[in-house]
Amino acid sequence: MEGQELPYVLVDCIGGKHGVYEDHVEFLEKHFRLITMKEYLENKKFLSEKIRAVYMWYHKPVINKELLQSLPNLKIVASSGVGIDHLDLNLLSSYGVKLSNTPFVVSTDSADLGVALMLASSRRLVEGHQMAVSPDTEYFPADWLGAELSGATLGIVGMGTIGYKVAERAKAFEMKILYHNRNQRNKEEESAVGAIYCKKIDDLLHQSDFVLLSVNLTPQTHKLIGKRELELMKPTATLINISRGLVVDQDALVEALQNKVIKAAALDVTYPEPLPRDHPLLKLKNVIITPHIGSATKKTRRLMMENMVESIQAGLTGLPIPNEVSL
Ligand SMILES: O=C(O)C(=O)CO
Repeated sequence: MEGQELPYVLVDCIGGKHGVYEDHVEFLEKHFRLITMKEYLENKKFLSEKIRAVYMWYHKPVINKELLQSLPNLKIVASSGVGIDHLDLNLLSSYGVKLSNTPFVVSTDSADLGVALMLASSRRLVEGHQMAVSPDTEYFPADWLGAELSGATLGIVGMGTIGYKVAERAKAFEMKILYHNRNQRNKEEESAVGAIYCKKIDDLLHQSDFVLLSVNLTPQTHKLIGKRELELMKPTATLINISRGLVVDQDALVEALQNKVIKAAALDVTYPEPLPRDHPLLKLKNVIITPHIGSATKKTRRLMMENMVESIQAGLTGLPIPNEVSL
């Protein structure tokens, strides 16, 4: 590559709360000439012809018609993570732009987080911590009881790569596992983890002590869990969401939690993110919220970055794109 100009790749920004990690930059700059959004806007005339890829780190920069129109030589958008609900696939396809994501490298960590939320909620870890560090509460009252995972029923809604890894972990916890997929029953995976397929989501909701959501957000899964579905759940059940906030009707969830229609919720995702500080979900004791950290480990974020580099390189040289999303 010596002597050759590196491909120009647009990133939103480097560093800060939402930017490309600073410790990824050295690697990225070996392969690309990174152009931040600020640089692009300051020198649009020259750069718009040059930029051939967008490195979309956690949904930034926003890809809209205006941006696509202004980048005539754009070949590929590499989006971090598995979810692609922040992108308009028809729009990308209408500009002949390819898309990739990083589905496989995020699955282990996301599954770990699902199980962490299930344990934290069932054993009341957050409440327990607050009590243990508080100077003025009575320590370990007699009624401090949680619920055990062993022997409990876990219902996984969406047994894709992440859901399957949750099932593998749940098996080690000696849970009974049910799952529901909208489109596809996978008999091989099902028998590997001893999971029982529920053709109807209602059956799963009805029987589960823990309902874990690991579906993609699509028009079909938008508010998949609403008032009716929450009412089908056991009053002792916990809802765990590691997919997208909008898979759940959040107002219905607040009501269900306030009225003890279900016991608890543990959510890595909400809408919006973060929730406004006065949101009722933040006031409920039977709720645990984490700030969308499914893939947030150092190793996985590094692998995501490396996956994205490979996809951009393939997209720019006409090779098959690893993790290409069909548009
Ligand atoms: O990969 C994704 O889309 C995630 O949201 C991980 O938490």
